[in-house]
Amino acid sequence: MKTAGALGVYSMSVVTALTAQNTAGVQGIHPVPADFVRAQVEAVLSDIGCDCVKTGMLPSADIIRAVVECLAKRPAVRLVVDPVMVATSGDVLVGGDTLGALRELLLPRADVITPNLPEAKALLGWEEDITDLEGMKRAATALFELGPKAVLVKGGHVAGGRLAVDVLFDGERLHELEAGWVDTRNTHGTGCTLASGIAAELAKGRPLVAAVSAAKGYLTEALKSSAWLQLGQGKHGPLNHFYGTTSWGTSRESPRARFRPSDLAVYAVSDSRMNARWGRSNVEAMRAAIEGGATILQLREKDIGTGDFVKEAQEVVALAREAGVPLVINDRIDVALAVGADGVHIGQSDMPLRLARALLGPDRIIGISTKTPEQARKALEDGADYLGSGGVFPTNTKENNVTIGIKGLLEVCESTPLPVVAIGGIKTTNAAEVLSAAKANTKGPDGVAIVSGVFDQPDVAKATKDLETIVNSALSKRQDLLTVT
Ligand SMILES: Cc1ncc(COP(=O)(O)OP(=O)(O)O)c(N)n1
Ligand SMILES: Cc1ncsc1CCOP(=O)(O)O
Ligand SMILES: [Mg+2]
Repeated sequence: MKTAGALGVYSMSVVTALTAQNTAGVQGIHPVPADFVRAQVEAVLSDIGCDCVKTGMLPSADIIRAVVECLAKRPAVRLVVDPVMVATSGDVLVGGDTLGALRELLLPRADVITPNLPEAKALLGWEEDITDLEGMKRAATALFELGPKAVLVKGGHVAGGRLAVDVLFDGERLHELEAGWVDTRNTHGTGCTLASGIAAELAKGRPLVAAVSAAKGYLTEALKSSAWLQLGQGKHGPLNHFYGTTSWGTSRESPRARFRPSDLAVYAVSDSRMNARWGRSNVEAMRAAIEGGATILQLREKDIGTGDFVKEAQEVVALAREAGVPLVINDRIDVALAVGADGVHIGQSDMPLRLARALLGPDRIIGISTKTPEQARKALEDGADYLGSGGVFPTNTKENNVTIGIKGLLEVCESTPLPVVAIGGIKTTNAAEVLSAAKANTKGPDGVAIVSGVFDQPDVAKATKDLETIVNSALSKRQDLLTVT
């Protein structure tokens, strides 16, 4: 029902069994009497009616017969059968007569069935496991002979590598439906979610192949958005079905929900050595950067004790809150948590993003340094909110930093839907060049992150203001270009 709701479809339920279950497994199943299943089906179909039915666990032959009888009177109602009968452990959950009723009565009525590999094997009565794509194709065509209009064999990791492949046979063609593999422990309910997504899309009138493809796309995004969830003691946690409506499971007023690409326009990254050279504290310098129009701040401290870092960060958080400017902490998740900063910026060799997300939860902003499209792809998969890409030009501020140039920056921008901020050697003299380098109608950086151009200056507020003027002019010109073009 969550899936249908997330896909904009009204749904009703018929309970076929009460289960005691959690992320650790199924502790008990209490089947509902078949006559009561029939009564529930008639209650909803005779009143509101429906465009498509999706069946999940049908624990007895009598219940299967009841469902089939009710649907026999409604030939126009589409039917998706998710033959839930094999536990994650591989144990077949249903007895022989139920399997027989499923095979002989329900499958021939189905528009599409969606077995996973163990379920396909059990329905076919095969001895051998299905372990590869060829096996999946054979199973799909063999299951088609049992009467469904189409068969989707869900392959999971069978293709290995970075792909999750399912095989759909529609009676004429074998379709291989691929999606990027999502590394996550939170896979509880993926089968039911996919089948429900197909039913919702069929109910909306989509043709079968498009419905399956759309449902698969929805499931992949739900898996991605749930990857950081740490819910339950079991091996597999739940999905976040409503990722598209509550900005990835974040609370609406959270820093992450508020975060916009435009926040990256004038990104001031502090440096206490530079500020010390000019006789000012980081706190004073950050206050001046805010006054000069910085749209986001980063407190970047490399040579400081944790206690002093926390104290300084507490003062800067207070300033940033008052000004309504997001503040992220460089590298240190612990400090960000300790002071309630809006998020962190991490590099490729800092705390892995997934762990940072698990520690920070869904409401904080996480930016990550990226030099290549591959790093950008991984960042998206791991739940980053923005990318810091560079060094665009050579810089003395970060030792041994590899310069990627404007070309490298644009390759990263083009490779990702995430907002990108350019960093490295950026000054008032070249900021406009960086922001207007992207060709018309292609994705360029959303802003510039600057250290020495702001903080190794006699007047931080003026330096920031000068930058802000240049950045706003460059970004507005690009906006015009996009609009006109
Ligand atoms: C906005 C932004 N982009 C990149 C960096 C570099 O971060 P990182 O790779 O972690 O290197 P250090 O800053 O830790 O030296 C950044 N800090 N901010
Ligand atoms: C932190 C960081 N990451 C890539 S370059 C850089 C330093 C940028 O400093 P500056 O703006 O002074 O060149
Ligand atoms: Mg770092």
